[in-house]
Amino acid sequence: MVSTHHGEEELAGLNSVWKTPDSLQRAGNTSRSQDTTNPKAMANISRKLSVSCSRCLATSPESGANRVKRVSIEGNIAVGKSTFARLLQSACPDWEVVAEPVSKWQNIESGASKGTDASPQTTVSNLLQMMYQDPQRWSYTFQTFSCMSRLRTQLQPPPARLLRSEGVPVQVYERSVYSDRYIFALNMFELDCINSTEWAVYQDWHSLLVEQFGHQVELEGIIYLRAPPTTCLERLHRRGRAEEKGVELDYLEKLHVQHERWLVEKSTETHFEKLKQLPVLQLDASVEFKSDPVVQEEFITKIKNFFSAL
Ligand SMILES: Nc1ncnc2c1ncn2[C@@H]1O[C@H](COP(=O)(O)OP(=O)(O)OP(=O)(O)O)[C@@H](O)[C@H]1O
Ligand SMILES: Nc1nc(=O)c2ncn([C@H]3C[C@H](O)[C@@H](CO)O3)c2[nH]1
Repeated sequence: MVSTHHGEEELAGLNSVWKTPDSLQRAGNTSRSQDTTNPKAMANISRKLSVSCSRCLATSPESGANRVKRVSIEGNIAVGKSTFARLLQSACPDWEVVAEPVSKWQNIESGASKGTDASPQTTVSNLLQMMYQDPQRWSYTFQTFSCMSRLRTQLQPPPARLLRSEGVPVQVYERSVYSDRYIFALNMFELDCINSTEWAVYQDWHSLLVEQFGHQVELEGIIYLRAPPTTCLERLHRRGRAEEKGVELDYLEKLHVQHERWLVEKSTETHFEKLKQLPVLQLDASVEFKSDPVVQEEFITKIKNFFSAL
């Protein structure tokens, strides 16, 4: 019998929070395309910021992939990370901005035949949907896959154009192997959706992988997009990603607390020396920057100053 640290009432509450009708399964792969940021405003920003972003940074004596500065954008669900990432890519075309691999989680292909002669049929599962529908059953599997896919992304060598750029090459990731553990997996453990054995196993292989790949996944800084959970919920509804239909305020509040503990209060127990020292740039993402070029410019200036100081 697995020991738990929350009552049944809370578990029942969590299940109802995430209850999503079966009919919605696999219907949610188009949400990102709805988020196109105002192209005029983007072009405007790009023009104004005519000095290339990389050139703003002091050149480091190191060469090749080692001199790349890596930063992650962290923040609650639907706070606006992808939107902000697109703004950044548009304003700093010589940086590499790497999106969270959500579509991989929504489309896992598997050969379905088990020990028969029949030719294998490909089945596609939506692990994101499965995790939201039945978090106790699927959270550990989800965290395994999400972390692996993040690691794979972070291990990709930088594109040649980045290494050819004049200044220090910059890679910006949407979330990281660290938020996988210290925000989501930890939260799932605290909600009893990951049991203590699964949590021990997760932490064991997470530490091994991060230690093993060491400097290849190390970040130089974190950009924390911060907004009240109510704002995130409102944006989540506006975006309308089908898998997230059952997400309620309570869940976003819990994730908000995890972000605050990790990135503001620094009270989350982390296990990697360098992570503890990482500079964090907080940006007020409650501002409706999507259609406001002035705010966009302010954000970009803050980011460039932050990078220059890293
Ligand atoms: N600053 C903003 N002001 C107003 N609306 C915004 C802002 N940022 C994002 N949005 C809108 O909020 C919704 C969610 O944004 P987005 O998809 O960028 O969030 P996200 O943080 O990347 O989400 P996820 O956590 O799921 O990866 C989108 O509909 C987007 O257009
Ligand atoms: N459980 C869980 N663990 C993660 O590491 C994780 N990373 C992202 N997400 C959810 C949030 C959005 O719905 C959607 C896109 O960000 O995926 C996660 N959920």
